[in-house]
Amino acid sequence: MLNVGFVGWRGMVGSVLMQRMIAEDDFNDIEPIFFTTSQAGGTGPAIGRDTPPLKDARNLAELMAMDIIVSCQGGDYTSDIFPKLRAEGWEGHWIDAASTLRMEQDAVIVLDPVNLGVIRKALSAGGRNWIGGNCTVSLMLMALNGLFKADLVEWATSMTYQAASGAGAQNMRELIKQMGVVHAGVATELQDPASAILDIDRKVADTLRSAEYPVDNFGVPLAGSLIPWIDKDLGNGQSKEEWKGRAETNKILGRESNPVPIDGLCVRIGAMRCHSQALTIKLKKNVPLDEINSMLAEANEWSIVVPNERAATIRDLSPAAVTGTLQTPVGRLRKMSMGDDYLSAFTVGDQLLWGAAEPLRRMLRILIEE
Ligand SMILES: NC(=O)C1=CN([C@@H]2O[C@H](COP(=O)(O)OP(=O)(O)OC[C@H]3O[C@@H](n4cnc5c(N)ncnc54)[C@H](OP(=O)(O)O)[C@@H]3O)[C@@H](O)[C@H]2O)C=CC1
Ligand SMILES: N[C@@H](CC(=O)OP(=O)(O)O)C(=O)O
Repeated sequence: MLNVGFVGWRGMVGSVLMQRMIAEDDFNDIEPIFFTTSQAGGTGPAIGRDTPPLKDARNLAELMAMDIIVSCQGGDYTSDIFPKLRAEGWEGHWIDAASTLRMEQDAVIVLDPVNLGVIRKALSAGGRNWIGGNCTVSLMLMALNGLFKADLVEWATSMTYQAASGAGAQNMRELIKQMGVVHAGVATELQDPASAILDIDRKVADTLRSAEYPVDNFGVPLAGSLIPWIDKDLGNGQSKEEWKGRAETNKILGRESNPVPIDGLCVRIGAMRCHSQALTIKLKKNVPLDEINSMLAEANEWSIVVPNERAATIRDLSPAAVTGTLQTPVGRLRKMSMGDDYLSAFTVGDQLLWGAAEPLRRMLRILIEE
């Protein structure tokens, strides 16, 4: 059995990966070895069998004994350790959640329901670096897989509604704290049905703007507000998250030489772990809506089509409905008033599952089954 080293398994993404691997019995097919940057000698995760004490994730010799390393530890760890391992001659497979290596020539961004062909081609060419994509990009491609498969997308814009989890575990906690502070500030008035809503609103606004509002992680209010900027400022008016839309999509699809233009605005909202996005898609030709619905629904088992009706949409196409599941539903499908080749769509997906852990888990399976 292959020796598989796991780094970053107790973080948020790593924990979701562990949950999925246990659920799919993946540990039965590997020899798992767990590493840590802070607790060497400690105990690994409960995976239903004994595992050796935690190894030091900075010990190159221990890492080099692995056939495969899966890292959910973060970009700093990857930047530090990965080049050293390769420089020492390690030839194992490196599977990583961090963005550090994504755009490297010898790395494949893995999302196998969408780009198994790209993965297989790289494998036969000796590829060894397999990187999970940006969550927003992966979730968009899972949902719109059918349109890309049929090569129907001339260009697309995506307006996102991204969850707190994308910013990290501390940010999720801060979102809930903010909600609590907002509620606490008006709890008495809320209990009185006769209290004036504009008084409540004014108090809430005062709370959001007060120096006591907890913003250590986001820097500004999220609960009761939103943040229309995600990731770094590229200095050209675009955020790095927005830049990834085009760059990563085309790399995943293996069409860097003939890229589909994709751009949009990325916005953080007060959802916990589901990213949503509203898309305007310019089709290459006018395809009837029923055919589009079938293409999307049949593209993969997770891209459920939600009928473009009010009741179904508000019930099934929301973070509350999708969180914790592997579904990437797509709905609000209609031809827009600009013309029959303009399609609107709205999609939701769990950013820790298909947005982070699941593509890595499935890449590991592909390597195990090679
Ligand atoms: N958050 C996200 O939505 C996404 C994240 N990614 C990438 O995945 C990587 C990891 O992200 P994420 O999982 O959010 O990182 P976390 O901060 O949750 O975990 C990273 C590491 O922090 C250490 N750590 C320190 N204190 C704790 C604690 N109290 N609980 C758990 N771990 C702790 C652990 O390392 P140790 O055991 O060695 O101390 C852990 O592996 C990043 O590169 C990120 O870019 C990719 C896609 C989405
Ligand atoms: N930037 C994403 C989360 C993330 O980790 O993205 P990336 O893996 O591309 O750095 C978000 O904030 O929602």
